Amino acid sequence: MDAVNQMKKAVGDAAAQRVKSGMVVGLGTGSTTVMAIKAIGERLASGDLKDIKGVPTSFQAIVLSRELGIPLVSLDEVEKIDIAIDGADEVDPQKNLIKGGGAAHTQEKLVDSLAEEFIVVVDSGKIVDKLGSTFLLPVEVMPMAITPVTRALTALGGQPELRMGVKKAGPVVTDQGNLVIDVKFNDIPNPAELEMKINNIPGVLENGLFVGVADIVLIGDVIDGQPSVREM
Ligand SMILES: O=C[C@H](O)[C@H](O)[C@H](O)COP(=O)(O)O
Repeated sequence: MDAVNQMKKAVGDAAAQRVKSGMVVGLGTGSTTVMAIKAIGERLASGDLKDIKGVPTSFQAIVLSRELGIPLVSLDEVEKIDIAIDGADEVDPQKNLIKGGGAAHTQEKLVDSLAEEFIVVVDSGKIVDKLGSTFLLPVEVMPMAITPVTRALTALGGQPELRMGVKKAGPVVTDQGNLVIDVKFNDIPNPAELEMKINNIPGVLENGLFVGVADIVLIGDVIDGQPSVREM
């Protein structure tokens, strides 16, 4: 396993240890969260953890949870979510995030913000001084609104680009059947304000700024060849 995957596994394992029997658990999306979901599955299989229910944030989380035998429920079936575990593409010193590298941020924001405790799992490469410095901001958009939303994002000072598939010909389609515009902002002085302004554009479903949502950030590192986890 390479160093980045060792970091992801270390934080995934650490987050899974915070799940207790009987909890309703928000199950995030992405390669780091996959490590956490696998660790939860292992704890269930060994009998160390019992009676949990997962609320998935994507098709990826549904498929993996089914493979591992993690029982899933919808938001209609639970009173509350005790804990959510999810990755991020950038984390700033205030624990604000950019998410959506896997185009799953709309369901993720819903589930993560409902959780009583939201734990973010990242490798140390995701920590930034300012949001937007390494990652474009994903915005989920209804297909019929692509042109006016692109203009509105440009008017907000961004450089928007429709996300294209890597193996798929044509644009990336989200789990909800929408498209994603990735936006470069040279500066995001006020993430909370930008989050609201973008979500106020008609045709936008959700953007990847998560402001004031994260409670705990677990950061994976490899020091002297040994994986370690610190908490922010
Ligand atoms: O849409 C995807 C999610 O927001 C992911 O949690 C995020 O992109 C981080 O993914 P990874 O752990 O694979 O870097």
